[in-house]
Formats: sequence, C-alpha cells, structure tokens
Amino acid sequence: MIEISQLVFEYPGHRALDGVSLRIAAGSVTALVGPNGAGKSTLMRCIAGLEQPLSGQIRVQGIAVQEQPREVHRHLGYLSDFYGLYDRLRVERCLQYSALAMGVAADRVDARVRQVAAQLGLSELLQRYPTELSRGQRQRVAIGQAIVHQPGVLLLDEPASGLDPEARSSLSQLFRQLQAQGMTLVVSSHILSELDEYCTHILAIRGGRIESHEALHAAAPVDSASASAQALYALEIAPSGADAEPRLRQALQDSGVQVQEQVQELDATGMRPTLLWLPASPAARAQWLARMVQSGVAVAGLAPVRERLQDRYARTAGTAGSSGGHGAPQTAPSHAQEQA
Ligand SMILES: Nc1ncnc2c1ncn2[C@@H]1O[C@H](COP(=O)(O)OP(=O)(O)OP(=O)(O)O)[C@@H](O)[C@H]1O
Repeated sequence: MIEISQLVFEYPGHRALDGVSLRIAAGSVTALVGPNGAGKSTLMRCIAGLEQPLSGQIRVQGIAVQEQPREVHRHLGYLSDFYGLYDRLRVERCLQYSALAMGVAADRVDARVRQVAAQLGLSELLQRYPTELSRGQRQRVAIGQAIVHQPGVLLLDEPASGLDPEARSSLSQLFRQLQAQGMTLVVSSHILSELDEYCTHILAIRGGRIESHEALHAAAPVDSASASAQALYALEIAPSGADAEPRLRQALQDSGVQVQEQVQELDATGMRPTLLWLPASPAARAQWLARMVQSGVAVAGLAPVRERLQDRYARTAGTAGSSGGHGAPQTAPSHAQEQA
C-alpha cells in the first residue's frame, strides 16, 4: 500500500508536484494517466525514493521512503521509462545481480531467478547477453529485475512502449498474474485502452496535481447507493417490431436517465445494448425498470458494465474531445459492450 501526503517536488525553477496526497490500496492496479509533463514519472521516482521531495511524506508498506529508502527498495520494484540493462552481463547474471542488490538471501537467488525466468518466458534466454535480445525480450528482463525480490509494490513507467501487440498482450497477462499474487501495481501509460484491461483504479494527474483518483467498479458498491449515486448498465431489448427502438428512445427520454452510448455492434444474442447511467440504489433501479416495462419496452436484460477507462478519463479529467491532442492519452475507437 502507498500513502502520500502533501508531496511537493521541485526541479530547479519548476514545481513538478504540487501538494499531492493519495492512498493506493494494497492489491490494486492503478493506471497513472495524464498528459506529457504532468508529473507522472516524477511521482513514481519520488515513491521509489529516487528523488528528494521539498516537503511531504511518502510511505510504502508503512515504511517512510525519505527516511528509509533502502528498506523501501526491498518491498518495491520500479521499471523506469528509460531503463538500462548491463549489456556485458548475461540475462541470468542480470537477474542474480538484481536479486542480491535487493536483499534476496544468497541461497535463494538461483531459485528466484529460475522462477522469474519461467514466469516471464525468459528460461531459454538466460545465457544470452541483453544486446542479443529483441526490445520485448529486453523489456521482460527489465521487468524480471524489478520483480525478482518479490516486492509487494511494483511501479512501471510506460512499460509497454515500443512493444508489438503480442508482447503488450502478454504484458497485460503478466500484470494480472502479479495482481493475483497480491502485488500492488502502479502503471503509467498513454494508451488507455491497454490499461483498461487490467486496472482497478485510475489516477489522473495534470500540472503536478491530482485531478481525479477513482476505483473502476463494475457497478457502484451497494453502500454507496445514495439517492444520487449512479452506475453504468447495459440494457438489452428484445426485437419486438419496427417501433421497438423509437419506443425505447421515448421511454428513456421520459424516464430522464442519461444514455452513455448505443452500442453499434450486435452482441452474441443479436441485440444492440444501450449503455445507461442508472441509479446505483437497487430500489430506485427496480422502480425505473418497472416504468420501462409499463411503457411497453421489451426488456430482455440489464447488466452492470465497467465504464471504459478512456471514457472515465474524459468524463472526470475534462479532456473529452482532446484525444488527438498533443500529449493527451490515446483513446480507442468505440467498441462493443464490456460485460463486467
Ligand atoms: N530533470 C528535470 N529538470 C527540470 N524539469 C524537469 C526535469 N524532469 C522533468 N521536468 C519537468 O517536470 C515536469 C514533470 O515531468 P515528468 O517527467 O514527471 O512528466 P510526465 O507526466 O512523466 O511526462 P511524460 O508523459 O512526457 O513522460 C515537466 O514539466 C518536466 O518538464
């Protein structure tokens, strides 16, 4: 778990982090997003104890980073956006060196190196030099170095940059595996559709300040079901004649709910779900549903869906329409319903 309070960091003549306070829950996977120069790398470097902040506190797994940076390193893995590998050490040596540097007991190092190599698909490459590897393979070695000491927290700065789609997909799989093992991950990337696959939280930063920090729930948790809380749902209607769609549109308008999107692609049942913001309160949602049925809408299904990361970012960070802008995170074209 990571706790930061009132963090201020300045480069000479430039304040890069300005009063950042946040709490990252254990076992979460946080997408750290924001435009170029927002302060993402600086924040990661501060958490990793590689920069000395002007003021504020950072604790990783309860350990104060500024006071005990070396102790923190035993609990933390960090992959920098511009990482280097020791080109004169074979992959096996690179991993052994990192393990020893991070405090793995000498008699456990070889076992850990073998485990990490197997996990990252590096077992066949252990006797190669980094200069003999592809970019994706080098990236995996760098990640291996960051996790060889089994840290509780892993920080990854643009881990997928320069990787082909296959390598990106295996990286996503690896992150899911690490999360399943209980690791807390913070991942920065400009490609939101990719983070969407495995992130549980989104942390948006801009101009050195936190813009938003939210959980990406499939639906609002029951205890937040206040009268105004809303959650995203996919509504399916059965094909019931030519007036089915106009009737649906009218009923939606009359009920006053906000339509997020009419999904263009047909789903497995041949229907086009509509994504809607509905009351998070089950009782209020049941009332709404009863009204829809009374209006003659042939409701075939209603399921909670997770809002796409890029939609959430646009909604909460106020960057809608700037997806092609300089330095803004990339958004993917609209795609079919994402059932939770
Ligand atoms: N060594 C440095 N000296 C002075 N200013 C710096 C230095 N490194 C970064 N900055 C400035 O600090 C701010 C935050 O930089 P940072 O690298 O943390 O941003 P970022 O969000 O990671 O950007 P990107 O998405 O481009 O990687 C920027 O305005 C940048 O120009």
